[in-house]
Amino acid sequence: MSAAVIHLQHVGVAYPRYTHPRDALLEWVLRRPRHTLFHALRDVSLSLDAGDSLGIIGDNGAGKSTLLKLLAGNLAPTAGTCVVQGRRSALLELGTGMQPEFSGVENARMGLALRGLTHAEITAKLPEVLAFAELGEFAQQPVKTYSSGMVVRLVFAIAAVIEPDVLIVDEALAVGDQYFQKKSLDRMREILRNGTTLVFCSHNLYQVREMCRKAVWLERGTVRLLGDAQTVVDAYQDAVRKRTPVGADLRVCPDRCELEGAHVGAPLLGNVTLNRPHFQTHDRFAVTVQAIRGNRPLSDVHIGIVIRRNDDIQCFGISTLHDGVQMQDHGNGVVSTRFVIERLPLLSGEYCLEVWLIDASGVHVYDSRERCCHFRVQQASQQQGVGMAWLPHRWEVVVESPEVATDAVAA
Ligand SMILES: Nc1ncnc2c1ncn2[C@@H]1O[C@H](COP(=O)(O)OP(=O)(O)OP(=O)(O)O)[C@@H](O)[C@H]1O
Repeated sequence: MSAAVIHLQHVGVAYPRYTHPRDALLEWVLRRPRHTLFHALRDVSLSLDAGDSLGIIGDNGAGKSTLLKLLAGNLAPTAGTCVVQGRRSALLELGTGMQPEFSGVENARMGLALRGLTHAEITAKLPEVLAFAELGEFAQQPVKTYSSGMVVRLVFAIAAVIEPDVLIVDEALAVGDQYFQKKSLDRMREILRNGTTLVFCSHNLYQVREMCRKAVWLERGTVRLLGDAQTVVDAYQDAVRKRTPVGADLRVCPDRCELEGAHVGAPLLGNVTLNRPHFQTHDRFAVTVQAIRGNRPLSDVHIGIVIRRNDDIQCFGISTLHDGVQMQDHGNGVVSTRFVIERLPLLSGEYCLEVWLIDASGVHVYDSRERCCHFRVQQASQQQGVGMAWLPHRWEVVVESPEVATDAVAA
């Protein structure tokens, strides 16, 4: 037997597919096959040790949920072997296994029992589950009255509070609000540190990269790439970008209006252009923004730019107003400005821009363009660190004794 906590060898899962629903019944009555086999997973091999974390990524229909169900023990392989050792706890499709008529407390008891806890363990763990889920008085209400966010709180609390040997988490977390998502991710990190093995599936590639050491990219049921999370996520993003039609490259955001001759009326944004579609960390980054000043004086036309990561995190926002920059008119009512970052500090990821045309008070918005100029940043290597941005830093060798250092901080 392998020492790995999870060990899959040449695993395959094939689902029977019927042309017509009645074929399943006919097959059973006539005892003659009336289905074809659809291979949702083929020849999947991987091993995870205690404390390992694996992200599963891939397109819709790639086989991610099938792999999770297999690991959770909800599905048996039709080929190969799948060994998962220790107590596993899975957070799969939202609300699976919940009894809608039962209260949150009753469902929590049931969920803990189904995960193999004894009566005494359930009694000990129940307050922790309820505290984590933060359902308040709703804990006593039937689950059918819960919002989807409340269901995911309860399901995650049950799955995570018991510190299983293997925790399997599907996309379901995305249903929770930002506060609970952060709390859940923090909890996942905590139990990872305590030696739990995590399998995490998400379309949010940042979460996969942040949470997982390894990742597997599934493509039409087979392993396209298995390796460290950063490499696999980068390769997947590369492939997605390559098959994006050229017309969908939004490096240049098109005009919404004819610039020439548009001298009257409210100011409007024109072209917004990036100097390149892909960047490496520390490349020169430049965005040129055109606008029509319309009937406004130059002093009352300002450009604001926000760089946003594709999980909606705002990385940086600034405006000509903040920086005290005065726009220049080309003489035809068109103004343009270039926003330049000489050494782009962003780390690997997909980003886009928001561009705002604002007045001198910064309150009135003449025009805006959201989610435009999509671009990608790739860092040269993992040595550049993880996260969103490369921050200037240095390491200093500390020669004082710890007491001296503590005193210095206290002082
Ligand atoms: N019970 C089933 N019977 C027949 N085919 C199935 C069954 N369940 C899944 N499939 C098929 O297996 C393939 C893989 O499905 P799966 O749900 O694992 O994909 P996924 O990667 O999780 O997709 P998504 O990102 O859309 O959730 C799909 O083509 C799906 O149609």
